[in-house]
Amino acid sequence: MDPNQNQQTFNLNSNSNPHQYVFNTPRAPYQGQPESSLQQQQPLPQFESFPQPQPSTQSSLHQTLQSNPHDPYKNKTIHNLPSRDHVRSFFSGNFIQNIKHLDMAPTSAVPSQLNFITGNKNKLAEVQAILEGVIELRNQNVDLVEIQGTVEEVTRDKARRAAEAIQGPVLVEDTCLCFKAMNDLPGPYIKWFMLALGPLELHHMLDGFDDKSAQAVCTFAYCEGPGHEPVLFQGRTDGKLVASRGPTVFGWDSCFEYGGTGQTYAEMEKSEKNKISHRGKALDKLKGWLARRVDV
Ligand SMILES: O=P(O)(O)OP(=O)(O)OP(=O)(O)OC[C@H]1O[C@@H](n2cnc3c(O)ncnc32)[C@H](O)[C@@H]1O
Ligand SMILES: [Mg+2]
Repeated sequence: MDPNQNQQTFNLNSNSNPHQYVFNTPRAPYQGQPESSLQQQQPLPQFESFPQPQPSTQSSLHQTLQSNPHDPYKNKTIHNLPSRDHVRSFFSGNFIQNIKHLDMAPTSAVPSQLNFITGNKNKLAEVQAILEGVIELRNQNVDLVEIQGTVEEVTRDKARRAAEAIQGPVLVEDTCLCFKAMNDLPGPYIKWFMLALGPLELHHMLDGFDDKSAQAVCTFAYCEGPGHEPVLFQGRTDGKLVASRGPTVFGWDSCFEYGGTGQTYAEMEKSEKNKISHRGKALDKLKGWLARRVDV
């Protein structure tokens, strides 16, 4: 057997679950890769925007489905490859019930009307404009708790909470603004700096630094429903933090000077911003993925 692939196949031939499952146990958790331990056979490509897993030198096989100790999903964590007894009990009479306690990769078609969960009207308008003709978006403003962590962790968690809240498929997005001089902070916490400082004062955050370079990062997550593993799509655009120029309608648009044109996002036409923006790039990846999956 391939030393990097630890795989067992199980056939379930009951009427309620006539699928074959592959039990994958990657050698170590890795960022941006599927964390589910159960996938239906012929798994779909899941993390189109992230690198492929690197084989780990770690000898013990383990898999982390969720690592935040304060998270309601913490019980889904498998730290080590289960013992023989553990496996036997897992696949005993409670097998179907046990499956429900693991995050599963998306397996169904994406509905042609998709719930985009956001409370940000400007975000919504951009996403609707970029996805026009690709998929119909419905918006629900659900007040979602946002955890602390990397943007991938924050977005994944947001998607799981949103899917739980509406009990169905969801699209969510989280936006970061990262300052190189601050080792990528404030990142996912930019919202709180925006609320405290506003677009006219934000640039003062880098007053003590020569390096004003910044990166806008947008991460979308699609989650098929409660208990399913979110799929991520990420886009990044380089620029600089500058004193506000242009309309202060949308977040830090007037403080982010796009490297390509020297204009702030706020000085650009919306359609021009969408072509080069962090959000536009992430949605290009999502569009490619949806093209093969939307339920028409
Ligand atoms: O309900 P959600 O989707 O979470 O909406 P939000 O406004 O809370 O958004 P985030 O959590 O992603 O926080 C990102 C912050 O960055 C701002 N922002 C997001 N996208 C932006 C963009 O393209 N240009 C400028 N500011 C943006 C946004 O207004 C927030 O202050
Ligand atoms: Mg938010």
